[in-house]
Amino acid sequence: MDLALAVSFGIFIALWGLWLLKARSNLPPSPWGLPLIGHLHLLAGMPPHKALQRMANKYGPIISLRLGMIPTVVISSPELAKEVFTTHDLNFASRPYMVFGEYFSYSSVGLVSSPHGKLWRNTRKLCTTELFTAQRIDSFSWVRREELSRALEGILKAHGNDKPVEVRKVASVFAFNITSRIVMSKRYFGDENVDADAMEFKELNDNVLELTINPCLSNLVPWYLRWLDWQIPRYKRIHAKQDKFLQKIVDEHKETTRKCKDFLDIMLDFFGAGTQGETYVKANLMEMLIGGTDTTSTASEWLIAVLMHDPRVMAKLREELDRVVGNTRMVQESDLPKLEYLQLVLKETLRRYPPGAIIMPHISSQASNVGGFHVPKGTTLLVNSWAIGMAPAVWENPTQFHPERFLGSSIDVKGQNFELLPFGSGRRKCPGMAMGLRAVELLVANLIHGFDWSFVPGTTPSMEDVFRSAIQLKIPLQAMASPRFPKDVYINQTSHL
Ligand code: HEM
Repeated sequence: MDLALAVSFGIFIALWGLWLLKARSNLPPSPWGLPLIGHLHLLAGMPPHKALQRMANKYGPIISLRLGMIPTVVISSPELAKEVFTTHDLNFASRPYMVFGEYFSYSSVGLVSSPHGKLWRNTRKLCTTELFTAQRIDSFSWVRREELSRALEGILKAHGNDKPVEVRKVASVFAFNITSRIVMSKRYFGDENVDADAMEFKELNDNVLELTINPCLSNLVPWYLRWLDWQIPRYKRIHAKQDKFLQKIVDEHKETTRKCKDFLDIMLDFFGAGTQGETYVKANLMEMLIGGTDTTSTASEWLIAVLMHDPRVMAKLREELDRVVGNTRMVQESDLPKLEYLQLVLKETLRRYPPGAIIMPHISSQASNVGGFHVPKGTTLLVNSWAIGMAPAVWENPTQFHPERFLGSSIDVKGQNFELLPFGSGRRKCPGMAMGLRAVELLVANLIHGFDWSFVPGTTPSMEDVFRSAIQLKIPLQAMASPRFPKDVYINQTSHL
């Protein structure tokens, strides 16, 4: 009897071993890797979204890589993106370890970095019901209007001084101030009035982004080797400064009461004052400021750049603006839904230059079968949304900038059409999409309506991109802007909005 049991057990173990071996051997195709660094060398020398596209062209739309010691799967087709963001969405709803989360987001307790679980669910619910509703977004139109006024003033001033406009800077100040005013009722940047603390905080955030982008050891090794990361003292130094800034904001908030609660008040009520609650609040503040600024300003800069490089599209958009808005006022938020061509140009820009070219990493909580391949538990998932937007199998002449391709098409950017995923899809898709789009559309529509744009004499800036926190123009766009209307049209724009 004992023998029969032992034999059965042996057979069971053997079958299980065979099954495991088969599952393992059914991993997605993979290039040859090297010991320790895995496939990292294949990402050297070109931006990662392009290197991964090249691998996808050779090995297929699902590939298996080892980034350092971290098992990773990369998806580069709409079909497989649909599979991971629908059938397997729950399984991939968590985030892998990221230095960004550990050191700058208070051990990954903010909405962006937190693993899937109760804290993430509660924070996401709080954000979607209290910050990102259509009503809330509309209620802040006066903030966008004021920031737009300031941006226009700055551009007029640059014109008066015969100076070029630094488009990214204009868009970045606009986006940062909008986010900080909406989230915590505080404006930090202006033309003359630059808050020294805020400037330092912005620099710290830039440092954080730089650390996040550059491959750092901690992101590439399992937990037991992270202590080897020689940059840890630097992360800690930057975080200490960042924490001082964020704590000051929280303390100021606790000391003052507002007639109408802002999102920071709402978060303090929800998470509770005290060390733990305030830690959650600071993590979310930091993530909103970083998440809401760079993406929005990058998308705006790309739009202005593509329009300047494409006079046909620029003229068509200008014609629409003149027809819908006229030439006695600036563009109002209520005009935006009527600007159909602007919507096409926006979609085409987000297809061609999605700020989050590779969607923020997800991780599998269980083993699963994706596209017929075995994806083990604990695998990092990267979806190359840039490569999907550039796939000839999906888009006709994908390198061509052609907004009309969206005419009569129902494809939009909301995450249901997997050929166009600038905001991701599924549970972790961007909750700030509507807010970000409103800001981008308002800014770009007004810059194009209000000014004639030309390159700085003697220069034709390239459209080469670089992979930073977002894919950005390698050389920030500087351009000359001349007003199309008399000055009072710009000055009075607030009274029309
Ligand atoms: C054009 C502007 C924007 C673009 C292109 C963009 C893009 C993205 C992308 C690709 C993701 C990752 C989705 C995923 O992991 O599957 C994301 C996540 C996120 N975005 Fe945005 N975003 C923009 C604006 C904003 C704004 C204005 C805010 C807030 C003020 C914001 C807040 C967030 C947050 C909190 C997450 C994390 C959601 C989660 O993990 O549950 N984003 N965004």
